[in-house]
Amino acid sequence: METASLSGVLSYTKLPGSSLCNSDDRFWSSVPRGRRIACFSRQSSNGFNGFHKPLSKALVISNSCSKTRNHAVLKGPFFRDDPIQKKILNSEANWSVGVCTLGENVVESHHVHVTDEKIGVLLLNLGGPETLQDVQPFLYNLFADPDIIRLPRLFKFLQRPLAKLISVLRAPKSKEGYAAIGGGSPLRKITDEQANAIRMALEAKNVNANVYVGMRYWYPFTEEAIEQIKRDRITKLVVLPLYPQFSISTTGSSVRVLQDIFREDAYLSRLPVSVILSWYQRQGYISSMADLINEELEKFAKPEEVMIFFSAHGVPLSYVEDAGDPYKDQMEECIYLIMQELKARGIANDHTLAYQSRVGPVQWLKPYTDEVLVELGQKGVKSLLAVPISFVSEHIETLEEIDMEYKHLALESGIENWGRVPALGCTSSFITDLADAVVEALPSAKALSASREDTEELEYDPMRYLVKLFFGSILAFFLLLTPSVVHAFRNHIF
Ligand SMILES: C=CC1=C(C)c2cc3[nH]c(cc4nc(cc5[nH]c(cc1n2)c(C)c5CCC(=O)O)C(CCC(=O)O)=C4C)c(C)c3C=C
Ligand SMILES: [Fe+2]
Repeated sequence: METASLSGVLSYTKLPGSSLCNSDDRFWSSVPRGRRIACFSRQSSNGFNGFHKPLSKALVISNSCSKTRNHAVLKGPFFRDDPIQKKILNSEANWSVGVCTLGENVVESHHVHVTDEKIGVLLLNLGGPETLQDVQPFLYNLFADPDIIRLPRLFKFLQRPLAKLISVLRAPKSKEGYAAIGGGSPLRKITDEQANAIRMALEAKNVNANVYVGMRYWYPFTEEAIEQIKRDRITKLVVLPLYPQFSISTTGSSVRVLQDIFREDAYLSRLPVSVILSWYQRQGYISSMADLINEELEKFAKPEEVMIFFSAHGVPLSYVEDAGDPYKDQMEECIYLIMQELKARGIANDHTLAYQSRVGPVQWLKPYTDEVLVELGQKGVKSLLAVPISFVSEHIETLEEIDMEYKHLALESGIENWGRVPALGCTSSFITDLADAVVEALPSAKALSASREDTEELEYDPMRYLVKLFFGSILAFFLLLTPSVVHAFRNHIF
């Protein structure tokens, strides 16, 4: 018979007066971890007490007992084609499962091997609106994120009304951008392709894994991916944010959401997880970037005269200066490493770094991309290769902001030859490197957070919340409708 290495959690409730063999508390507490047992299901029998068709043998990973409910975590092998076993594994219901120890001769079978892992890889990304109708609600989700608009504690209650106002103000400008790139963000499609490519790269390394996509601000939301991970009974998870460099506003925000979800859930809070917080220093990523830059340089008539212009997504200056966001340092180191790699290949072009896509009435990381482009044109730079550096798929800020707005500005400013490095997407050396990163992260997986059961209940007073929301909305309304603030959110540049 074909065998499969599945894992499952079998729960059973002890029925009063049941005569299930060895299914009492004493039995469970005496079963040592690592002991092989045989499982029987009462549901597979014809009569109430007339079990027992053996379903499989399993390894006891852990068990716990209480007066009313016993719980054992058992691991495969299970027979893949057996519908009853599948049902047990997929079922949330309590099954009456009797167990008894059996002699080695019954338990052992040479063609069955035990692997005790079902690996999951969760790719985290930003998400983007798929249609123009999605733009405003997408922006609402983005601005409602306390890691995107960081309000002082006292003003936290303003987060949602502010998000509503800013998203409505910003939507027309954003819609123009998405309309210019075909009516929606390509992020979901590209991230799905990357997920599939990583799954196949892992398979080529003999690692069978399910790869999930969890977006922060649009579908498929991280919460949906986590639900699927639970349904699939994943036993070890690697979390891989698709941002090479760490920022509080990107990886930080996504990981915070994960921690919140995991804390609420008994299964997730115990799931071994490894989170890769940044990976810009990986040689595979650096050399893949260098390959792409090299290829694009070759397209210029005089490659050695081209200015390599790294354009990173900006963050407000306060993130770096007040909140200690390592984003700027990591970005600079990343660019240093790429330039070193190019140098090692005999490419010694001039290069520069600037930050794009600022929004709102605060100072962002400088220098700003638009200002530097104008300066370079004025200084007489004639050939320029733009390199988007903070993201690994094409999106609105590469396809619209760089390819349209910045290209236009550069050509207007005196730059004659313009090129742009494509995002890494599914470049095979890059995907292989991400798969390596996953494999390397597996051994360090450990439980992410304590379960909410173990922590105190948070206080929640709905009346207080509503009062705050009401007065907050009024305050936000007056604050936001000052002309300069409105202008700042409506446009990238103000
Ligand atoms: C590393 C990448 C990114 C950082 C850092 C980042 C910070 C950040 N972004 C905003 C505001 C907006 N971002 C928007 C879109 C957007 N942002 C990133 C990446 C980073 N953001 C991407 C890849 C995208 C595009 C998604 C897509 O649809 O393809 C938008 C919406 C578009 C627009 O209106 O310009 C906003 C708004 C802030 C405020 C911020 C840091 C605090
Ligand atoms: Fe952004």
